[in-house]
Amino acid sequence: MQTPDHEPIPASDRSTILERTLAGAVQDQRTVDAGRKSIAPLLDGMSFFDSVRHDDDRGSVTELYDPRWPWSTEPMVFSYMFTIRPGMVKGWGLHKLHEDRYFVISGEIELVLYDPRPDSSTCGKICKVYLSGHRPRLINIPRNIWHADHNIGTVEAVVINFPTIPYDHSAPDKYRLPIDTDLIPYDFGAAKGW
Ligand SMILES: Cc1cn([C@H]2C[C@H](O)[C@@H](COP(=O)(O)OP(=O)(O)O[C@H]3O[C@H](C)C(=O)[C@H](O)[C@H]3O)O2)c(=O)[nH]c1=O
Repeated sequence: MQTPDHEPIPASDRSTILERTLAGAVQDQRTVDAGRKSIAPLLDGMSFFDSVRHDDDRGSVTELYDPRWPWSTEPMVFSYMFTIRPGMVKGWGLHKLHEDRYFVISGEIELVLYDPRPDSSTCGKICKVYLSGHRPRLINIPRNIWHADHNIGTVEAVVINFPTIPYDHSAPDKYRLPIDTDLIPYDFGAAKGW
């Protein structure tokens, strides 16, 4: 019951407020390691590679991809840019033959992934990662992973992709499901896309 400000709280209640409120509370679990890096699990075969943005009084420089980086073992053979309008979802999509390797240039994306690979330790799991132009880094999306990119920001998101094979215009390596499919346990709510 609410006690009006001017009424003193009885001593018997005062002694138990902390205990009673904490009894209904949930303690945060660990989310970062000793180096302050997120420990949220990715799907089998996924990893990030951080780049560095160099700022000066004229602007900035950020390297996007260097095959010498100790990251992807597959060659850099093709690159293109795609954008996503605010609120829109691009997905669900899956590639059988190639990996995607994204670098978000600007905007904010919630990348949702679903692992249907029978031999994967993360089979059946959903994974979400947040990518933005504020944190320059690469992320790969392994073959046979359903993925959908949701622009959760207020401006058009710009992404550079470095897929592991060039685009085949006659037979695209792309398989699609609608974003509201019952086959993937994830709900984009009112967001629209395909
Ligand atoms: C990828 C590509 C596409 N196209 C043509 C084919 C279509 O007429 C048009 C749109 O292609 P698509 O519908 O495949 O694009 P998105 O659905 O935006 O897919 C992109 O965004 C999602 C989130 C991804 O994960 C894909 O890897 C990425 O390609 O561009 C080309 O001509 N060259 C290309 O390299």
